[in-house]
Amino acid sequence: MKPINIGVMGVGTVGGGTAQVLRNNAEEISRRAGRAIRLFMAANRDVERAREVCGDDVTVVDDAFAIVNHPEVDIVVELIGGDTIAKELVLKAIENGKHVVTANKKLLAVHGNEIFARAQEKGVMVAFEAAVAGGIPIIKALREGLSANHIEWIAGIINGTSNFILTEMREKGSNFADVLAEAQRLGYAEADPTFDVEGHDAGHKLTIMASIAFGIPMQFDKCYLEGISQLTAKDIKYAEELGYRVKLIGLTRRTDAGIELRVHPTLIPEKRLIANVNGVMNAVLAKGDAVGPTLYYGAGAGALPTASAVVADIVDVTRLLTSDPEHRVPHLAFQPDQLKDLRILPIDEIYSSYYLRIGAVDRAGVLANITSLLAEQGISIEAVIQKGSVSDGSAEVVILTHLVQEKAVNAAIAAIEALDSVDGKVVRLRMEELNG
Ligand SMILES: NC(=O)c1ccc[n+]([C@@H]2O[C@H](COP(=O)([O-])OP(=O)(O)OC[C@H]3O[C@@H](n4cnc5c(N)ncnc54)[C@H](O)[C@@H]3O)[C@@H](O)[C@H]2O)c1
Ligand SMILES: N[C@@H](CCO)C(=O)O
Ligand code: NA
Repeated sequence: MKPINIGVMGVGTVGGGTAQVLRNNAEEISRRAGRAIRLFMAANRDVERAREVCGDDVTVVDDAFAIVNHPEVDIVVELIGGDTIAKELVLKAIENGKHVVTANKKLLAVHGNEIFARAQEKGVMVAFEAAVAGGIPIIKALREGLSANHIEWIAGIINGTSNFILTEMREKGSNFADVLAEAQRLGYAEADPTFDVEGHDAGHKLTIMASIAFGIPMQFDKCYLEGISQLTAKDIKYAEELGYRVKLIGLTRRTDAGIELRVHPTLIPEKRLIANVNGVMNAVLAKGDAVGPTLYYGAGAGALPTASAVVADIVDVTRLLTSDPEHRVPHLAFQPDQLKDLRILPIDEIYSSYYLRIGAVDRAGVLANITSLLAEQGISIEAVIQKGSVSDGSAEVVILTHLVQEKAVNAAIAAIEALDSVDGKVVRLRMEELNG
């Protein structure tokens, strides 16, 4: 049987890893796929570099449109990134009737509704396992493994770069900028690493998972994003003293009022498995009504782990090439005409527990004032500790609240900050039990 011809667009970290995995495991891969899969063409800005990586038997070009327009390319693999040229290439490939594999979460979170609609019209597959949680087969798990369930919520550590930074800062006391540079050197970070540290990348991945879990269109523009760049070592330390780890969590949850879709630093009880996921490792907790909580763990970034997911998609697409489009797993798990436009909740409507750190000046009755302002908003307190000493003016009060709506906490914070006896801004971090 004729081999399947792969055209890889973008031979950087993931493209290079993909070439390597296709080459190293060629025999096993074709035994699984039922026919030989070969890297036929590659496009890269740096053609020489791509030639070194791909070998002499691969046609290397600098214009990726040569791949999407090539009659002998069966599967187009988009590993360029971003949503400009990558979008044009993917849409052109679909128009040309080619199947697409991509690792590009931004492209799908922002333009996925359009891309999947076009793919549906053309009867082609767009596979994207590498786009979420790198090498962890989370798309397959959510889309197929949990298809019996009413999925209640998903919470994940889904940005390897941020988790690597938080881990190195915590374990080695390293400096934020140094660890970020190391994550870039290791190929974990996005082309613009603010996407990693400000929560955008996690938001892209969360948007995709929410869509698959709940049968809703992609709505990245409604995802709440807060990254780790403003986190202080002090709050990480205080959280630890209270028995919590701080992680950048992407959380999506069904409620009667709508869908929560939010990314932010989060205090998690240290005894949870997910609180102990460190370095570039990712983990996703998914709670289904029938199965209960399930946990998926593995490398969230890096050349070979991500290539593992890219090549698995290539195998899947190869196996399904001759199947009728209506017999394939729907792109977003639900049949395309069954997606529901459920409301995404604005952040001030979500319910959470909170960690508050308040700088207090040396004055009697400060704590009483603070707790009465919290009580006025109906906020009950789980724990209060005082850090530092009032006499040297460095006192801080750390309060953990019970579950409350975010708008009530914000109102209480505004009132607390207005007190004469309170210094500066109140630090507010969300807390989640994540115990299923
Ligand atoms: N690095 C990871 O660990 C990882 C993990 C999962 C998903 N991803 C995603 O995979 C994609 C690629 O990421 P990466 O880390 O490999 O990026 P990268 O910057 O290492 O590689 C991108 C490659 O594309 C090439 N390129 C750029 N514009 C091009 C064009 N117009 N034509 C041809 N080639 C072009 C660049 O020269 C570069 O070699 C992104 O969407 C990223 O979000 C990356
Ligand atoms: N920059 C991403 C790559 C994997 O999607 C991360 O750090 O998780
Ligand atoms: Na994955």
